[in-house]
Amino acid sequence: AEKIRFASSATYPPFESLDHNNQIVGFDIDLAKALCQQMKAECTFTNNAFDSLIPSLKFRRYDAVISGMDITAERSQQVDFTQPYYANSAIVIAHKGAFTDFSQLKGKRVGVENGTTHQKYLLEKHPEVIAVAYDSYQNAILDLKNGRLNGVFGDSAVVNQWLKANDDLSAVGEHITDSDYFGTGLGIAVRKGNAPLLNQMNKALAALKANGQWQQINQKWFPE
Ligand SMILES: NC(=[NH2+])NCCC[C@H](N)C(=O)O
Repeated sequence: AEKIRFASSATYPPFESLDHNNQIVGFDIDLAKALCQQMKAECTFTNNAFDSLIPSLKFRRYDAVISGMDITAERSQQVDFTQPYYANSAIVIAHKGAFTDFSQLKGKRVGVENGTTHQKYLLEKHPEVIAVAYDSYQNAILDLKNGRLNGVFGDSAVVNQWLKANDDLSAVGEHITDSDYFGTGLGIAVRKGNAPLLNQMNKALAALKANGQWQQINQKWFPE
């Protein structure tokens, strides 16, 4: 069977994280496994820092990246993306009652993961906010809890899970959907010009949406 090497940054439950046995699990992993089954391919997964995923993909250390990654125009100059497999937006969270609106974050410390659209958005669109870079969102959340940060900025689907698990935290202001950064959806990245793999994946994605498997995986990781 064809072998497809996937890479992911397992710091982002429910999209991807490490379980108690150090196995990489999550929505993206189940989706990739279902895609591989559909494509009759053999898949492997490796865990890498988020900001190294695109450079290492270009370097051929693996064949595809599935990592809760937003499809953006800028990234599309470096890699090719599948059709979106998940719709998304972004939002800041903070301690309950600390802020009611994004504008109040001026001069405040907001945690982001290195290499993410969230980091880029704050640096480019809101230089008045202090963007503090982390190697993982998990460490940013810890620092928010112990008071070293005023907020954390992440994807709404992920942030919602943090809120469910921490009732001392809440969302600040509205969801952000600036389409230069977020809002086009999450996609799987392959090397530029790898049309055979891209087409295969797009076909398999469409098949999983049509046969209900995508919905099942969605229900498993994002129960209502
Ligand atoms: N697996 C992760 N840690 N993913 C972070 C993704 C953050 C954001 N959606 C981006 O594309 O930049």
